[in-house]
Amino acid sequence: MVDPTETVVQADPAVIAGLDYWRSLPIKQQPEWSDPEAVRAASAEIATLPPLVFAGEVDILRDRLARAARGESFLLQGGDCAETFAGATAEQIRNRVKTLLQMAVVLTYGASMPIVKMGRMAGQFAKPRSSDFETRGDVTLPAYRGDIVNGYDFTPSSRQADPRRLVQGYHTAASTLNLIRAFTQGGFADLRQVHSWNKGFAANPANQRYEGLAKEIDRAIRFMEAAGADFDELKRVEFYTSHEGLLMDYERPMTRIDSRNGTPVNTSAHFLWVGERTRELDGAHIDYFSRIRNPIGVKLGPSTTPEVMERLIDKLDPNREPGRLTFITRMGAGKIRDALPPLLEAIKGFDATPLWVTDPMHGNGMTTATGYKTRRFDDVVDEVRGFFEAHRDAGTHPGGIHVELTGDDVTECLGGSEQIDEATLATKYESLCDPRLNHMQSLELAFLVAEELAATTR
Ligand SMILES: O=C[C@H](O)[C@H](O)COP(=O)(O)O
Ligand SMILES: C=C(OP(=O)(O)O)C(=O)O
Ligand SMILES: [Mn+2]
Repeated sequence: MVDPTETVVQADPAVIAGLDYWRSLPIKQQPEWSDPEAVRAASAEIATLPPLVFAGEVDILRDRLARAARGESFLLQGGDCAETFAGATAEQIRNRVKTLLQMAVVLTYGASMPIVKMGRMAGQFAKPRSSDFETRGDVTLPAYRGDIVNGYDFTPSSRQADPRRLVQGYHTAASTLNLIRAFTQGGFADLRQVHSWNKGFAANPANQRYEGLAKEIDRAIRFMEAAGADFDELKRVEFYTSHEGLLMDYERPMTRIDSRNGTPVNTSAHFLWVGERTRELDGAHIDYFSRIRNPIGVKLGPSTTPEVMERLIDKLDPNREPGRLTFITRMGAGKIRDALPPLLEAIKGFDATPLWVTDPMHGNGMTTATGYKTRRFDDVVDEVRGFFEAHRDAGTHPGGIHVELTGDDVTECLGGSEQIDEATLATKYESLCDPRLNHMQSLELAFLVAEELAATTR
């Protein structure tokens, strides 16, 4: 029997039909499935499975991001370039959450503002690639497109796109999210504990430069204690999930109608973004993103013109709704000081207030002579500095950072206080796609960004 006290709002049939309009548009970066019937069956199965997030959480996040866009809080978004199914272990999930929580405490202090915590986690399984194929020696096979599509092993059977991975992706996201919720609600996020981990970081002689800030935070926490702050209240944190909304055979069946108001919400994550390679104005992804209610992001590379930016705003945020749209700029350290200012100037005339976030990773890639994809820590820091400078000059808000990181002790990015060099990369290079900051480099970045934030908000 229908509960008469519960209102279930049905979606307008035109809204439902619109959710499939992308199928008639040009689309990029989708796998070549060899068995379309099996793909339809997998998508149909996913459509029957419970949502991973609740639309009400998505609404709260939109409010949180609106505050960040107004300069009243700051977004920290981070995680693997490509999550793997095998990597969805308690230890690796814990290390990533721990790293993000540690970074957030440092940033909270530096900014004197709330930090919105968001993982590139619980669904970051699909990758766009520069090339559809990979060649090793005289063998050419389809490129690895993420665990939700195919396997990384360089064999024909592993590289074949396998629709069963779509369903496995859902279940892996579900168990990852479950553990994230347990950690962030069950006591693991206790402020004093997180701070004690940070003290350990600053006590390392290599990180002496950050000791002063760590001590200041220590004093602030002792002051809170003395003043009677309720630390039990500070054991739980809001933590949101996000991934690139790329693989439409997964994203479409995860799109559900919010029974409270009849609007479509992608329930695979709280926040999704469109990548630099799939954000054509008249393409499938932008059309689909224009129809979901989630707060969404768009990556903007160095060739983005003000005209393209304006058309993206008109399509994705026609009502100029606070918190709806985030621009994640990924310009490159050498380009950000030229490429970002014209966009920040232009935005002033567009009657729009997107949240501006810097991704200092994707414009700074390089490949070593030995074949490792890597990034220099110094370039990452330099792009972040360029981001703050550009916003300071334009009078706009630098609203967040988006980083590829892991909580593990890997050797994928060059530099940092451990001074990882090219020869060291081989010792623990684990990423299946782009190089991530390791635990130490991530904390170091947080301390450096905290200094920038302190200068901005002072
Ligand atoms: O994560 C981003 C992209 O998928 C990645 O940078 C593409 O890498 P590729 O140039 O090795 O395909
Ligand atoms: C693919 C990615 O980035 P971009 O779209 O900016 O290249 C990514 O974030 O992993
Ligand atoms: Mn990446």
